[in-house]
Amino acid sequence: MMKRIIWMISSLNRRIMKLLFALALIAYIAITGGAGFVGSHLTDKLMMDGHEVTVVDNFFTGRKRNVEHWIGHENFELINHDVVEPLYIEDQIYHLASPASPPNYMYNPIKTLKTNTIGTLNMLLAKRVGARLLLASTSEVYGVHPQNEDYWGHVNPIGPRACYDEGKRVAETMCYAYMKQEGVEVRVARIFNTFGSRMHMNDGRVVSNFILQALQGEPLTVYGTGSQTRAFQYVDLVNGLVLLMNSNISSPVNLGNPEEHTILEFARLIKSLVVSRSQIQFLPEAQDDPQRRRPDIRKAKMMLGWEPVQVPLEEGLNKTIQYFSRELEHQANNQYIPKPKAARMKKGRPRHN
Ligand SMILES: O=C(O)[C@H]1O[C@H](OP(=O)(O)OP(=O)(O)OC[C@H]2O[C@@H](n3ccc(=O)[nH]c3=O)[C@H](O)[C@@H]2O)[C@H](O)[C@@H](O)[C@@H]1O
Repeated sequence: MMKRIIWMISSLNRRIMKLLFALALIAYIAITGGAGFVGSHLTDKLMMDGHEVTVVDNFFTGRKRNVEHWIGHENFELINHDVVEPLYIEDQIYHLASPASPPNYMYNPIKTLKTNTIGTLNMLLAKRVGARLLLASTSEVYGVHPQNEDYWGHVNPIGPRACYDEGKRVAETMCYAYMKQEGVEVRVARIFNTFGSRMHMNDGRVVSNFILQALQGEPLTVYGTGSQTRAFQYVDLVNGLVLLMNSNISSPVNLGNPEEHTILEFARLIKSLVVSRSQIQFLPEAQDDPQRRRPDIRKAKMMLGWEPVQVPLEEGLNKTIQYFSRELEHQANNQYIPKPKAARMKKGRPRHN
């Protein structure tokens, strides 16, 4: 009997200890842009890890559909808010809000600039609540090859991409100014080309364009000769964001997949995975299109123990192809079949949607 009582007490203790331990690890987290493509995957991860998550989104490129499965969960909150207006929130802020696809960010360059500048300033006011901020920056801050964190970049301040690349550059500057002057804890992730489910049908980036074109039997639109390169990572990138947020590394860290392909190779790969009879169509080169992009991820590997190995390229593409097939079915049932947005731009002319 006595043994049984001791066993019951110690098992109860273990449970209480577990509960207390779990409670101590729970963070109050805000994700700006949390209903977007990357943001919604990050929301899933943090919700699954048991945190309290507030998604902040103005639904310019984000969609409620991406996070609707969490609505009603006691740890989840969804706020329709534009970061250009202040908001005082939470222990940790993942600041992802910004259009990220070239046709989207060029559609309204002033809004892109405001989101990345005023929006970032507003989130840095987090100093008032002592929150730590992780900025989702971009490989576009580099402009040209090579891309290791020490390279300072070479971008065109008055070109069509400037609203995004300069916007992110100044966002990084703001983070470090607030860190030095006000003691705000900052983390900066320089994210390289990312793809996966929940990209918008009209996203306009190369992966969604090629997959939708291949699925619909339409020509795959290669801008320029297709010899420009990119290195694509699946959206399991979000594990890297969480590791970075919880590390003590305040300097910028590249997160990407170093496996580099030409865009033409990539078009052929998608065509073969979809088993599509689409042709490849060459269109004029986009203005200021970076010609080579491949991340140096030694820092992420060494300091975070992160590398994008969980979902290899072809497996990630197959998952994304399945996602877009379902999206096309969904749209067909809604009597509307969208076409990928014409994302190309003639040299010397602004790209509009
Ligand atoms: O992920 C990154 O590192 C950054 O770069 C991307 O910009 P970009 O690489 O130009 O993205 P895409 O629009 O997907 O273009 C990739 C390449 O494919 C080409 N492309 C794009 C679309 C298309 O239909 N055909 C085509 O050949 C583009 O000209 C470009 O050379 C994203 O816009 C940014 O969100 C991100 O910060």
